[in-house]
Amino acid sequence: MSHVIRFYSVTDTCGWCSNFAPYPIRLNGKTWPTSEHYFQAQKFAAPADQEAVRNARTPMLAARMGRDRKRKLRRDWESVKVSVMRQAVQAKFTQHAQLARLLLDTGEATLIEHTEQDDDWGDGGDGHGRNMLGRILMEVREALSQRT
Ligand SMILES: Nc1nc(O)c(N)c(N[C@@H]2O[C@H](COP(=O)(O)O)[C@@H](O)[C@H]2O)n1
Repeated sequence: MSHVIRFYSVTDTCGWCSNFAPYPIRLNGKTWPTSEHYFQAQKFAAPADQEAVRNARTPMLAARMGRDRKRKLRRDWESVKVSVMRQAVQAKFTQHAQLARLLLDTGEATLIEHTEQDDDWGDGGDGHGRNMLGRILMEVREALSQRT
């Protein structure tokens, strides 16, 4: 049976799986300090709102800004959010060769974002969550393994 890797904080083992890990990505003609900055900024249609999130000092601040409903959430967010996350995670692992290697080195392990804080991207703490970030990471790993 393959093993399970649980990640959450950037300082944990496999913290590089987190979108908060400090690996800039280039997407839509711009550089985003982390995949979290990119993901959170895409919640907004207004270029000024996107830019404000891109310029956030930390990924946690970017997440707070993305979750703050004082800014207007784009109408189609629920239907596009998984593909936005896929785009961000793909960019992170194709633009950083060392991360691609680390991800491939996880082999067949099941990757799980383990947190009570999130039952959509994470496992909800007790496994009831959808673990969408873990699933996307495994999809990206599979795609990378086909290329090598
Ligand atoms: N560090 C951290 N803190 C939280 O409270 C979280 N929910 C997560 N999970 C990550 O948050 C991003 C999704 O945010 P939204 O809830 O959709 O705004 C995504 O990167 C999850 O992996 N991480």
